[in-house]
Formats: sequence, structure tokens, C-alpha cells
Amino acid sequence: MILETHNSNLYFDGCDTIELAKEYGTPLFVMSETAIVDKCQELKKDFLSQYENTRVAYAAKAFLTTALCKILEREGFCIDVVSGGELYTCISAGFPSEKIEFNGNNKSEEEISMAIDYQVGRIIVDNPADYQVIQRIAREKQKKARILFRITPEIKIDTHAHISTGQKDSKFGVPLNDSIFYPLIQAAIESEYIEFLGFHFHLGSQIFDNQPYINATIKTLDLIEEVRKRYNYTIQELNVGGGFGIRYTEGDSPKPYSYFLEPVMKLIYEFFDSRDLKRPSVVIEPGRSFIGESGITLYTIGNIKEIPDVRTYVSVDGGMTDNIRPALYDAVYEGAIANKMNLERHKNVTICGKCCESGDILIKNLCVPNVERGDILTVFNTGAYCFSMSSNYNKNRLPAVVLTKEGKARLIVKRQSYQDLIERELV
Ligand SMILES: Cc1ncc(COP(=O)(O)O)c(C=O)c1O
Ligand SMILES: N[C@@H](CCCC[NH3+])C(=O)O
Repeated sequence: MILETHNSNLYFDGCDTIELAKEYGTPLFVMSETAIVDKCQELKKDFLSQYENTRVAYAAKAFLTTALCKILEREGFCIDVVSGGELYTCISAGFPSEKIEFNGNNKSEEEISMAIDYQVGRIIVDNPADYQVIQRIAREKQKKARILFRITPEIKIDTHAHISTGQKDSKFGVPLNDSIFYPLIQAAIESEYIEFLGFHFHLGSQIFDNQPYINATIKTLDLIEEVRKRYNYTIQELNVGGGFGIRYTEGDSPKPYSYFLEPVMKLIYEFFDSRDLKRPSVVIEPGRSFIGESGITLYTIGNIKEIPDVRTYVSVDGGMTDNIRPALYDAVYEGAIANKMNLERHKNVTICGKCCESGDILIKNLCVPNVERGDILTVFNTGAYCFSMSSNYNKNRLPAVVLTKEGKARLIVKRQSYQDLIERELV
């Protein structure tokens, strides 16, 4: 059990969260190595060991640190990066470059050069212009770039519009218009500097239904068939992205990876087997589902303001600077007063941050026991897209991150200092 209560204190992965808050300060991200490794096991059981020639490329945008790179390397996973910064982090951590896959709708020339120089395993080409630059830089360097084309599968999903990517009107992916798509494929097949391996799609994030994956796979297999007919060329790899939903609140009912991937793999194998073709490699890119439930955030409660007959605002020492998701997507989180776990919860309050924004609300309605200044609030399941999207707004310092493992904790990211905040500034 990753969450337990002892003497009214919340324990996370065997560590007393109140002690963690004292030792490392707040706001504090606490990530459980135990939970991360369990997730690796789950992916191995449900996917990697079920099917040959499969890979998991963890979507680094959800959360990335050097320490995580080390865990992923040890577990044999790949990493999907989307920027020079993510790429640099992985390379600096000694992560094998051939296990890195580079996504992104507007990779800069510098980033593409880095990717080609480091010889990353895959570059996912996002659009025709991206292709032109990648092939030109590969030619200039006299190297061959191993690519997949990210397609826009034209599939709508049931999630927040801001995190939906597979619909036709999307900034991501190659449009499937014949006049755009096929010339691109032909160019890639013919280019000396490109090894065209296959297709990629990513539908969006926090998805609970497998039907969009099934529909997108069918659509991609149709394209594969058409490419075979037109160019006598069979792709070797298919990347079906990430997007698998997690549990933030009672209302979310996440499904196992197998629920999404079994029907997808069945379709792919049927297609290739029935044509007597070599089965392709299949890659997935989970971000949120890999890391989201492995992290919590700890805050110290400060001012409490009651507005009679309206609401009670309970302020914490962080906010939208360490979790922008409620403000950006109306994301809902659960939380608890970590030093009062045994007390009866009887009052609904609004948890707000310390930033100068009315939208800086972390939890709109949290039922708490008698809450006081100095109490420690924990917000659950903040492992994904909180630390990675954190900001210095109002010149707040970025929080520290600790990694726990069965009762032991170590600092993996230092809290920013005030000096850090002005380090890059010139007079
Ligand atoms: C290309 C790509 N792959 C993977 C992911 C990871 O998605 P998620 O964190 O929902 O699994 C994203 C983000 O949505 C993405 O854009
Ligand atoms: N940042 C988003 C997900 C975007 C996924 C990347 N395409 C979130 O917090 O839910």
C-alpha cells in the first residue's frame, strides 16, 4: 500500500509525509519509486511480455528528472521527448540515445540537429514542413534519420478540448488529405537520408474508452494498405501514442492497459498475418498513466478566510505555479489534511494558492476536519503535468522533489533559491 495512516499522519510509500514536509519544506513534490517500478511491472505484464517487438516510450513531458531517467533505463524503457531540453536531460543522465524518440510539431533546427547528432532512435515527423527540415539537416550531416510520420487520425475523443489532439482541426500530425499525405510518403520512401519506418498517432489525454484507439488503428491500417498498393512499401512500426486515463477522483474509472491494447494488437496482427507480412514493432507513449498516480504534493496551510454564507478559503504556500491543471483544464483533485487523517471531515472549503490570480484555486470543494494554519495539505495524484508545467509566476520558487522508496526518501530536485530566480538576469 502506497498510502497509509499512522498516528493520524499520512504515510506515503512508507514515509511520514509530515516529516518530509519538515525536512524538505513545502510545497514539495513526493514521487514514489515503488509505485513507478510497479507501473513498469504492470506495463511489462500487460503489454511488453504479451507481444514480441513492443516498446514503451515514456512521455517525458509528464514529468522528467535525471533520477527518473535512471529508473527508466534500468527497467529497459524508452523515452519520448519533445524538446531540446528534454533530450538534453536524458542524454546528460546517460540514457541511451537509441532509446529516445523525438516528437513535436515545431522542432527547431537546433533541436533536429541535436537529435540527429545524438542519433536518437526515432524522429516522429509531425507535418510536411517538419519533414523538409529533418531531411535537409540529415542530408547536410550525411546521416540517415529514422522516422515515423505522425498522422492526424481525425478521431474525436471525450476529454477536455485542450488535451484532445487527434481531431482533424489539430496542430498535431500530417493531415490525411491525399494531396498532402501521399507526396510526403513518396518523398520519404525515395530519400537517401530518411529511413521511413511507419506511422504514429496520439489521440489526446485522459481517455477511458478504447473505441477511439480501435478506430484510429483501423484508419492507420487502411493507410498502410494504401501505401502498400501505391508504393509496394510495407511499414515496420506503429506507434499508438499515450492518453490512457487515470483516477483523479471517485468519478474516474481507469482501465488496465490491456483493455486498450488487446483490441489494437489484435487488429494489427490480423492485418499483417492475413497478408503474410512481418508483424511490425508496436510502441506506446504513456505519460500520465505511467507517472500520475506515483506522486503527491505537500503544502503548508497559511491564511484561512471565512466569508460568512459564501465560502471558506484555505490558502496554501503553492498553487497554480506548481499545479496549473485546475486553472487550465478545470482539473479536479482530491486532497487531505495529512496531519489530521483520523479526524472527522465535516466542513467544505476551497483550497487556493498564493498567486495573484482569482483562478488560482487548487480544489474547489474539499471536505476537511478542523483546519488550522500550519497544517499540511496533501493533494493526491499530482505526479503528471504538475512539476513539469510548474512556473515562476510571481517569482515563486519551483518546489523541490523527493523520491521515496519503502520508507526512505532522497532529494532528486533541489528547491529553487531566490538567487536562482535572478541568476540569468542582466542589468
Ligand atoms: C505525442 C504524445 N505522446 C504521448 C503523450 C502522453 O499522453 P498521456 O500523458 O496522456 O499518456 C502526449 C501528450 O498528450 C503526446 O502528445
Ligand atoms: N498537460 C496536459 C496534457 C497534455 C498532454 C500532451 N499532449 C495535462 O496536464 O493534462
